[in-house]
Amino acid sequence: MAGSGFIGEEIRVESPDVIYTDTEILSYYNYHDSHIRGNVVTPTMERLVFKTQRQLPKTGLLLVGWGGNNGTTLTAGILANKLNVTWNTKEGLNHPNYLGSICKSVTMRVGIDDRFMPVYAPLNNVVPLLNPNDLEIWGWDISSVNMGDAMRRAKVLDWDLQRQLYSNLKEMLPWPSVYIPEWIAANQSDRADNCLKGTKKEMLNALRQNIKDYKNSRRLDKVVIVWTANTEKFALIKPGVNDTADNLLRAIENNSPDISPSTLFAVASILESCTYINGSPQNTFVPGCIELSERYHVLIAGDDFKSGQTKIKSVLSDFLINSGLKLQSVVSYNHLGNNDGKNLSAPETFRSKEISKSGVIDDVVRANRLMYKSNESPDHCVVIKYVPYVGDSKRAMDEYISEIFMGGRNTISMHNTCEDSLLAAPIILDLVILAELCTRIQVKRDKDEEFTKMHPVMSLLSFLLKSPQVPPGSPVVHMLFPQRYAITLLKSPQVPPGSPVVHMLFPQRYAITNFFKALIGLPPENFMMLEHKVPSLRMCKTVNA
Ligand SMILES: NC(=O)c1ccc[n+]([C@@H]2O[C@H](COP(=O)([O-])OP(=O)(O)OC[C@H]3O[C@@H](n4cnc5c(N)ncnc54)[C@H](O)[C@@H]3O)[C@@H](O)[C@H]2O)c1
Ligand SMILES: O=P([O-])([O-])O[C@@H]1[C@@H](O)[C@H](O)[C@@H](O)[C@H](O)[C@@H]1O
Repeated sequence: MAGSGFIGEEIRVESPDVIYTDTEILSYYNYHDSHIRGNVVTPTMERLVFKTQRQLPKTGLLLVGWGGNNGTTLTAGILANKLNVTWNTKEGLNHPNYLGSICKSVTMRVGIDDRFMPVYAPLNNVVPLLNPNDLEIWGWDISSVNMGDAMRRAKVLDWDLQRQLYSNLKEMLPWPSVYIPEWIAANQSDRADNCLKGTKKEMLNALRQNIKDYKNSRRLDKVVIVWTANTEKFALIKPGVNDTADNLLRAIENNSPDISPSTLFAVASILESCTYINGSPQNTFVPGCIELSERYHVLIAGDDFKSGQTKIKSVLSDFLINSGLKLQSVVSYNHLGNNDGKNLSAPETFRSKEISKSGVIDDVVRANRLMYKSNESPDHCVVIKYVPYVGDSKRAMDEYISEIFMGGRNTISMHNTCEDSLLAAPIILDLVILAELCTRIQVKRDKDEEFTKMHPVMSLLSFLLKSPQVPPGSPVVHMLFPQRYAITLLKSPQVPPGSPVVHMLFPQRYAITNFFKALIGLPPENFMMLEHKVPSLRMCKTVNA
């Protein structure tokens, strides 16, 4: 509708720099930045070509930890949307939705209309994105409970909704999985009745067979695998064991005790050319695993979904420090009563989460040498307590203290009831949708002959993941980590070698929407709105020839 400020259908860019064919979108994009040497700043421009496949593949989603709170909530939520199941609560009739998903519930500014007013569009009208309703979902769990009873066990969704979905879900039985007790809390053993037997090599082959059979039986073009199983302890990085791809494969052949279940799943995914996303904070992607992903050019993403308390922290710390208020103390406490909280009540698994939740302020502090000396950072404390009574309804309490003008202090305290799985499920969806998009994109410099795929460790996902940036004094296992790969859409962002890890939420979000604009040849969001600041611009504004 003209002048509505919203585009409700697929965007079509008219430009000599954007070519639409039946199968792909070609976009010639001028990538501008500045190069710094000393105090000399030189603007740079690289002409790139993006090629995006338009056809949406038939995609499967395999969840490790399928029977957990996140896995069952995501599966039930997609089914409710697919079947358009409505349900009653004391507030009245509820309809299924995808709130919390940026791919399904967020718009982005595309440009301005004839009145110089902003116009917005849903992300899936900018470039073709998977429809979650079309995902074929299955998975593994060490618990044999069917998805209907697992949904009941999770106690996340309203009863009237559970009641209507139960008959479909109870037919879904998780495949047996890799259970090695020492990698997660001992208190998880009481649910481990669905476990593979044999050596690590035999279990690897079983996982690969599961993937192959599922792909063939559902006639899938692609499969994305997400670890939403319990948080593991950190794996030690051991030269000759998991420091290179060949050593990692050999260690599996030798049934090494140093290879975690999550790394075994990652290796199986990579060898079956399936994107693998680690939704938990442990260092699944040991250097050998990352090298394997590069060798086979399979996308990997990790670590640790960024769902509630940490997401707020990444916004607040950015707001405070980038307002010139010197953040000096951050205390993040939360208690929760779900099985995740039960697993995190063990010191080693908690340590994985503590590091992941602690790293989110590192980059915003490091970026400000005016207020913080090179070795200076705010006090930062993370506390998680297991309180069964609150279930999945995590209670987060945070306090931020900043130094302000002339010796003043500012204290922000907040209470945040995060329904952990209702916040995490749409984030898993976004990770899958964006990761699948990345597999359809190729890029080259205009002057190069050949297109290449995106780097296997994609930092595009930064908005949805926590940051495991290892704070000083963290386990040496991280310190030895030769290259930080932080896909920063999780708490623990992984970026390609030598890339900076961005935790600040808004730069991360605009990394996504500016990337979408680049795929269709549109300039990045610059927020300048000069048409409203430079009157002469309103006279001579012309479409970019
Ligand atoms: N808001 C959130 O819920 C949130 C945010 C960030 C990260 N996470 C992480 O996501 C993961 C899942 O969270 P959840 O609330 O669903 O936990 P959950 O305990 O309810 O589910 C985990 C499931 O994994 C299964 N499992 C454990 N080890 C397994 C293995 N080796 N193979 C297959 N299945 C295995 C368990 O039986 C359980 O069903 C946790 O690691 C959690 O830290 C959750
Ligand atoms: O809300 P958030 O900070 O993104 O992260 C959450 C933690 O607060 C919670 O303690 C933990 O159990 C969840 O797995 C998740 O990691």
